[in-house]
Amino acid sequence: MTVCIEQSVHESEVVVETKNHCDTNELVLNGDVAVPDQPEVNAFGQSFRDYDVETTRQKQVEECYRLNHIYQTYDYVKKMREEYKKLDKLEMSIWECCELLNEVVDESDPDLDEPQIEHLLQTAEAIRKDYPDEDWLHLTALIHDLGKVLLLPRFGELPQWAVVGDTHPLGCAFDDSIVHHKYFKENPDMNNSAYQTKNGIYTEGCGLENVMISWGHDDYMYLVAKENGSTLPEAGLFIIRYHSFYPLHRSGAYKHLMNEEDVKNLKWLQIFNKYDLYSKSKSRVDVEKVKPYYLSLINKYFPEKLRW
Ligand SMILES: O[C@H]1[C@H](O)[C@@H](O)[C@H](O)[C@@H](O)[C@H]1O
Ligand SMILES: [Fe+2]
Ligand SMILES: [Fe+2]
Repeated sequence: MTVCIEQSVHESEVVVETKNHCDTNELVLNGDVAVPDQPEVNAFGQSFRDYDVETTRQKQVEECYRLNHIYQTYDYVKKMREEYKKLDKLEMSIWECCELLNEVVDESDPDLDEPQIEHLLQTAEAIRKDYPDEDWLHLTALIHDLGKVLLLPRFGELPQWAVVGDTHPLGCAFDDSIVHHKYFKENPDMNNSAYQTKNGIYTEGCGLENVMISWGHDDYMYLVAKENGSTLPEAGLFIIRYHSFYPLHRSGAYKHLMNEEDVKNLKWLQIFNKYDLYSKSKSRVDVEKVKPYYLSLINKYFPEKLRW
């Protein structure tokens, strides 16, 4: 499936068109794109993604990043990918998994302390309002954070630092734009000279799929979707896999590792990110009311039961 986005992202009005050519699904961004209302403050009255402001949550968030930066190494990510690629934990549907997220709260997030299912629905409903015809984008939004089930006992009960928070590459230098960068000092990869340069073990333009990105809910959910044969367009899978990669999609770091396909997909990710971030609020979505719509999308793009 080829996803083709022509036209750069401008933050004003929308026109997005989906064209179907035979069995390929070309997603064409025409003209300017929509952006959601962007509140200036989060549910705690602070600006979004402020990792230094003193709040009751700040200490917990910083501790999560401290551990993440110390323990996520190249070898750790490699091991986790191999382990979770087996998908031998359990079988369930996408919706069953959404319901499980009721039990999950993300300790890395300075902007939200609601159960995760609220966040999924808020993101999906916000993007649906502005992009009514892109049903794949609604579903992508609904499932983008499902990988956080890794925190639950049935999925291995991984610690927060191995599941949530922003992501970054391993095997090359840690960019300064990474949140709480100072904690990399204690990461064992700092002792490997091959990892200390801009390209590290990679070559320019090698494509993100060849890069080890820190392990967490993004890569896990991508793996689940891919291995279970989801028919979501590549742009949807890309959004799921890299939505926490803020150093790239917000700060522009590591762009030299992208290939042409990544460049196209990044445009959709940047649209998606605005909804992921700014739809976080205390207002609730009526789950029962929207459920039939999302069930129909799940049915369209996923098998009934998936291996996790
Ligand atoms: O704290 C948040 C949260 O864990 C999100 O799910 C993740 O995608 C973001 O990158 C991160 O900053
Ligand atoms: Fe996420
Ligand atoms: Fe999210």
